[in-house]
Amino acid sequence: MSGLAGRAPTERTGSPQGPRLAVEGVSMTFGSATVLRDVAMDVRAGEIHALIGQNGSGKSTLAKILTGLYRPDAGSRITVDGIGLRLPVRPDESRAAGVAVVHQNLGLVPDATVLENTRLGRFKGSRFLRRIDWKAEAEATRAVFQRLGPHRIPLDSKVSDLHEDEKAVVAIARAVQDLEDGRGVIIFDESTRALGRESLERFYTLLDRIVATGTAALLITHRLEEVVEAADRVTVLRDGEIVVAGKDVEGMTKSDLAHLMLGREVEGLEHRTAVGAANDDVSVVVDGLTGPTVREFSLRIRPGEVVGVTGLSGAGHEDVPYLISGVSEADGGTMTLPTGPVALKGLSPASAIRSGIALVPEGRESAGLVGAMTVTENISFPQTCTATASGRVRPLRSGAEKQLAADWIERLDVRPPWPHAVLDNMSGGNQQKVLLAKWLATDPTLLVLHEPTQAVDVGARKTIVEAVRGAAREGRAVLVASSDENELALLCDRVLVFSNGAVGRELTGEFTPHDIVESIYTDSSRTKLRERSTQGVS
Ligand SMILES: Nc1ncnc2c1ncn2[C@@H]1O[C@H](COP(=O)(O)OP(=O)(O)OP(=O)(O)O)[C@@H](O)[C@H]1O
Repeated sequence: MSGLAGRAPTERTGSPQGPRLAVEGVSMTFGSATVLRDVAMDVRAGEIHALIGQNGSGKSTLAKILTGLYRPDAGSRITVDGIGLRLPVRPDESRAAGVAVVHQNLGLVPDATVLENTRLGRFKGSRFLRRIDWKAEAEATRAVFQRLGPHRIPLDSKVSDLHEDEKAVVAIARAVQDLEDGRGVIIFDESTRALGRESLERFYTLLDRIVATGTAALLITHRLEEVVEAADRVTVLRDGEIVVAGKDVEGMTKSDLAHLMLGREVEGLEHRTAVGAANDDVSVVVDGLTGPTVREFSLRIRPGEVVGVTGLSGAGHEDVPYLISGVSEADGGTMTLPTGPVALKGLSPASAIRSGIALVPEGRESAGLVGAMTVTENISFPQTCTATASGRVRPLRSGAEKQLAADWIERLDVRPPWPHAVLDNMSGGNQQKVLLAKWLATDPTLLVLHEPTQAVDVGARKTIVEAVRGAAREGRAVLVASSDENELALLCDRVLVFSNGAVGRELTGEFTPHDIVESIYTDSSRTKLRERSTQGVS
């Protein structure tokens, strides 16, 4: 399959009345903290407009105001296709006006089916019996999925059984179904973060199709390469204020964008120094790991070594973290740690933790953290629940808990640095630091991470990469499953590339992100996800 062609020059439907979305004088105050100050921006007909900013700069807050989750301060104004919305935004009114949103955590109901999730809130009763007409609902759902291009997601699958990228497709389908071609704006609040490479290609194709009709897209993202490749204009938020509004992306580089976001140069991360070949110690041995998508996977990790696993989505690498930490059931295989051998079939998460394995999973909102608990409670959670050999629960003393949280807040530069801050009220990047702190604090022998820098800004990414490297320098074995070639190149001493459930290639020594992508695709022509459109915005 060849790479995506650039967006074909399309006739953009002009908007004689002005922008699709205009935001003016929007401010938002929580208690005494003003997190958005006098924000003004516009999104034009037929453009892909990127909104970027550091973690905590206020991007999600703006998205939540646009969908009515938050009430902005008095004086704020929002118009869609020239029509002012009443504030706070009523979700049904904003939907009717043409605002569609795909939220960061996708907002799906895990136990409901794909069809139920897509049609939620839109079910229609049959004319006579007033019962849901499932046949009509299925037809409506199939029609939406067809608009998104070829997908093989069964409508009766439970969402919890889907891969992360399939979940994203369901959330996008749910949002776009009400969008009339050539009207309104679709807002993607970090919704591409869980998409694998092929899904990203489909996503960009879909986006091109949507904006070609004249509908606008607002892409809230941390992926600066996505801005360079996909966006027409960019708006930058810093500490709740707009520092750049609607600048043309043409000719800009990732480092130009990073500079605008942070207001300073980002210090480059130093290159990793591969663990010396003379070091023959082995910390972790995995033998013959087999699971639903993984075949006879064997691996040796030396103390201090960071090994990456990657591949196309569905290749098996993304299941390895869960199979070796007892979260998913393995069909067979053993793992040998300094404490002794562990059978992987039947391994429970609790015994994996006791054996010194810590898993930092993907999807922090649903899998790794408790949003209603504080930073301290989240960090100390695995330790407050430890049981002694005799089965007695040993509570962590409150002084020790406070100290533990204070240490990790400082080490990982968690902002705001408040032990009692509730996780749900923190930005995504800082939640990710808390998730990493929670598992590093267990002092693991083997640290396993899945997409550890997903949806975090360049500054937080640096902190996280340094913390993981620091963990390796302390002698831990580290395994990283990732679809982000930049992250893998920064973190790993070697990278194993999966194909059809087994390792097809191994990269060692010096390698670049380009080498990783090339190995995944074999075909070197597909290294760029999407050529940026050269078409200006009318
Ligand atoms: N309900 C709330 N109560 C108090 N503070 C909040 C609440 N929601 C957000 N904040 C604060 O508002 C600021 C902006 O957060 P927001 O989530 O909008 O940032 P963001 O730019 O989307 O970050 P990220 O990229 O990490 O998701 C943060 O300091 C956050 O702690």
